[in-house]
Amino acid sequence: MSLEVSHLSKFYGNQKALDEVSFSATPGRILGFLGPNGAGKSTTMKIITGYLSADAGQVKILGENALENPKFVSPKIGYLPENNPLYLDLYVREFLEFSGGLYGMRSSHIRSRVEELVRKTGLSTEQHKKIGQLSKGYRQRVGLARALIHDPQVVILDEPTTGLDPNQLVEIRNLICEIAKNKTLIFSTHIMQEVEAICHDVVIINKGRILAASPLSELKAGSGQVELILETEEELELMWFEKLGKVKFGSKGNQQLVIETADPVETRKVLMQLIAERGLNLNSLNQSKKNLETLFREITQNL
Ligand SMILES: Nc1ncnc2c1ncn2[C@@H]1O[C@H](COP(=O)(O)OP(=O)(O)OP(=O)(O)O)[C@@H](O)[C@H]1O
Repeated sequence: MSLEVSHLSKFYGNQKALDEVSFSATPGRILGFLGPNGAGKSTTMKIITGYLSADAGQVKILGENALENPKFVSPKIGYLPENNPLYLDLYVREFLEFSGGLYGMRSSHIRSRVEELVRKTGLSTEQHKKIGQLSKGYRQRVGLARALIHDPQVVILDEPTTGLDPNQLVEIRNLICEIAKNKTLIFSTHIMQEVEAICHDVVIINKGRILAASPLSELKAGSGQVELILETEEELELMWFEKLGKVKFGSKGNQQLVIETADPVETRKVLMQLIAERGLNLNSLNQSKKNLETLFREITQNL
């Protein structure tokens, strides 16, 4: 483990923002840190990166106690905060060179690293502009390049893809995958498809408590539920399907019904009988594992 968070607690006044938060992250595996607004994601990330103190608990980075030894740990961490603070009056390259200087890197090393990151983060066309002249997506890339300038082993990105257009989203996701090949990478996001697309591990936090921490595949398999998605020519009524017994109805459109079941074979059989009895015209009946979005809602809303 290159990052271990144990029993972290944090109060803001009387409010307990983090309550015994524990999880760990491994090099080469991307960890998606998920939670509704106000769940405690940024607070956790700020404590890991040393921007905020904890009231209790421990953070170990590369085996070192991060909360007690910030000088050892800070060069090992790259952090993109949620609001991506940048110096708008500086030119892109100037800012990145300045950031490298803060880590005590040699000038020749800084120059080659800036060159490499400008290319990797897709900043080539914008590199001679002032940061204040850049669009949000390009500012986000500058923030990412800044977080990576000193080649840290642990990378913490707080909502790195917020506000990006669909093309930029794909590029930044690809970049995250590339960075993570030989680093420990955690990022927070509200986009579930993003997590399904690129994460190996998932941590779900709500109201300051960890509700799930596991490989994504285990989380999805562990629910034991599958969805049957029924589509017909006719408008559907829920009461027609009462005979299905122990199932849960998910979303319902006019001609579509999502049925959650632990026994898809039996449910499918009864469903086909009901369709035949009613003389409904079946457009499709598909089966899928529950997606992360459904699981996330269930876990965080305690459904
Ligand atoms: N500086 C602060 N002072 C007081 N309360 C704070 C402060 N920062 C955060 N909080 C509170 O702590 C809780 C957790 O906030 P945090 O920013 O960590 O959540 P988050 O999961 O990052 O949310 P979001 O997804 O909306 O960014 C919230 O209730 C928030 O209002």
